[in-house]
Amino acid sequence: MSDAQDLLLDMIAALPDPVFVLTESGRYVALLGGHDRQYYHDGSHLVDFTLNDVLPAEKADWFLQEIRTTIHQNRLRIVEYSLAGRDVSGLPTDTGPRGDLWFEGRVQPLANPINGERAVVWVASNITERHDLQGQLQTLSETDELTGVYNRRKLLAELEQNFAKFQRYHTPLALLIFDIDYFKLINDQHGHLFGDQVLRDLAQQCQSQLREPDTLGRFGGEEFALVLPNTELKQALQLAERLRLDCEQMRFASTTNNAAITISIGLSVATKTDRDITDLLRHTDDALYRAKHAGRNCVKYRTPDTGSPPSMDL
Ligand SMILES: Nc1nc2c(ncn2[C@@H]2O[C@H](COP(=O)(O)OP(=O)(O)OP(=O)(O)O)[C@@H](O)[C@H]2O)c(=O)[nH]1
Repeated sequence: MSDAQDLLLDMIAALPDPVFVLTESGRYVALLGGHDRQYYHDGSHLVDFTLNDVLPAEKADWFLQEIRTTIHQNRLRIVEYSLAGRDVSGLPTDTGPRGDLWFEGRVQPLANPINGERAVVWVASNITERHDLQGQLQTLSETDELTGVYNRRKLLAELEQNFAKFQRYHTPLALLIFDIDYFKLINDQHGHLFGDQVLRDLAQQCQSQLREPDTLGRFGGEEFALVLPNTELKQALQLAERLRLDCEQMRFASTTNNAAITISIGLSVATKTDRDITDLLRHTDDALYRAKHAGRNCVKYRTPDTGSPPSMDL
């Protein structure tokens, strides 16, 4: 064998990531490289099988679609996907990485057909660590460190998204902002650390009461907000009143301290006159301000555009 051929074989054997050659109909034509079993399973048995032979139907369809799109667009495409060893039938179970894995696929059309079929080269890089880290960073960037609920940034993003839906599809949207009454006194009487515990317990208690689409976030200090998609004023008022009563009945205790709190709540549903979330936030803040000035421990809401308050059945 010539030196050039030796070098080529050496290079192929040392390719860090597995390189698949796949035809338009989903047949594995070749598999090169990817021999490090810390990152990749041994997929050498796949050659001559099709995606549909070895993958669940939904995954096989996804890969086929990506292959066809790449061939159709005739350019390099980069895709991200999850695939566990258990998804691929016939993979050895005693070697290779465990659990759910994430891959970046670099998919490039081949210039010439193989056995009359168009084909692609698919380089699969295991990016599980990077993907998990990105997930952790995203969670951190969206979470309020003290209470574990969403932070202001994430809450505003949720509000923005739901407000866009309200504007497009007229799905009702309610916003509720609540603020602990006289919280300064809790800190002054029991200390800042106990105040922190009150904030944490309150947030967790509220979180446990919510429906799946509702979003609770800490707006700042002792102020929280709740985004309630698909919620009319009447339902939002019932929830607000229940929340207010729950807080009134909660007891916050540590080994040395014991306290009760109340909250004031401002509530507003999005209306056609709101140009953006700033308008909705302003109306909700106004309602909270009125609740504070009405003596606290109560719910105030923005009067609907119709002018008539909802019939309440709390
Ligand atoms: N323990 C603790 N206290 C906080 C935190 N953030 C804000 N606070 C306190 O919350 C208190 C808010 O005080 P004020 O704005 O005067 O409001 P308030 O005493 O709750 O009175 P009203 O809202 O008018 O009923 C201040 O004492 C802040 O120091 C926090 O993260 N932890």
